Amino acid sequence: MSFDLRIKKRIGERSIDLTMSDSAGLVALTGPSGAGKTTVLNCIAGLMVPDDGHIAIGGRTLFDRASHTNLPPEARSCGYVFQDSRLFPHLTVVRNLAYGEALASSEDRWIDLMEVACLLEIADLLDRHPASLSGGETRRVAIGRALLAAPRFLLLDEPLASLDPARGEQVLQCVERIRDELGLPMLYVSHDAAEVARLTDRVVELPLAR
Ligand SMILES: Nc1ncnc2c1ncn2[C@@H]1O[C@H](COP(=O)(O)OP(=O)(O)OP(=O)(O)O)[C@@H](O)[C@H]1O
Repeated sequence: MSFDLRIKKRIGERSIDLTMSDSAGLVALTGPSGAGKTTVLNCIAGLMVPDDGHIAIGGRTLFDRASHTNLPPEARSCGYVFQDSRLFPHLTVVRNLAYGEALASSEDRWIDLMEVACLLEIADLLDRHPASLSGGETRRVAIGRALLAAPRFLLLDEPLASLDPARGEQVLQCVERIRDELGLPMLYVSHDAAEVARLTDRVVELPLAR
């Protein structure tokens, strides 16, 4: 699985210009605040359209300006863990997870709900509502929901942001398990050099450009 990206996007005052080609399982995307990291993830997920460039992952073209290719988000097989998790507050954990699972057709599914619950150590939380979860538990449920939608790759936007070290460690261990046990390709956004160094030696820096 490889990331082959060339994304040009003008947003507000900012010009984003990223070119990367990498076949590593986990690639970190770093850079100063406002450089456009979330915008890059949004373009890959199909939530924003680049002004120019191409996005191919695992040899599958998701966007290509030259050939007018622009797959809709639901056709991209992309798991996206948002910075703010975005769990449904009115649904229990198990129903949040089931929501993700229902997005995948039965033939595309490669992991089931209890496997995800064990992998991410959230089996004890299934009957709880998001409001009662800690920050780290919330992130792990959000990762679980993304995995259950049968993605071919995962986008993680600062999954440790605003977690204390102990909660952050739990989430980090889950990411390592996904990397090592599932082998799912990931693009991992983080500001934290130590966190990135622990996860991967493949680091792409997005500069702050006008
Ligand atoms: N809807 C918008 N309209 C105008 N400017 C925007 C909009 N969304 C984002 N921006 C600007 O685009 C730039 C890139 O934002 P983005 O959130 O992608 O950066 P980031 O690198 O993820 O930042 P952070 O590390 O702080 O999360 C920022 O300067 C931001 O203010």
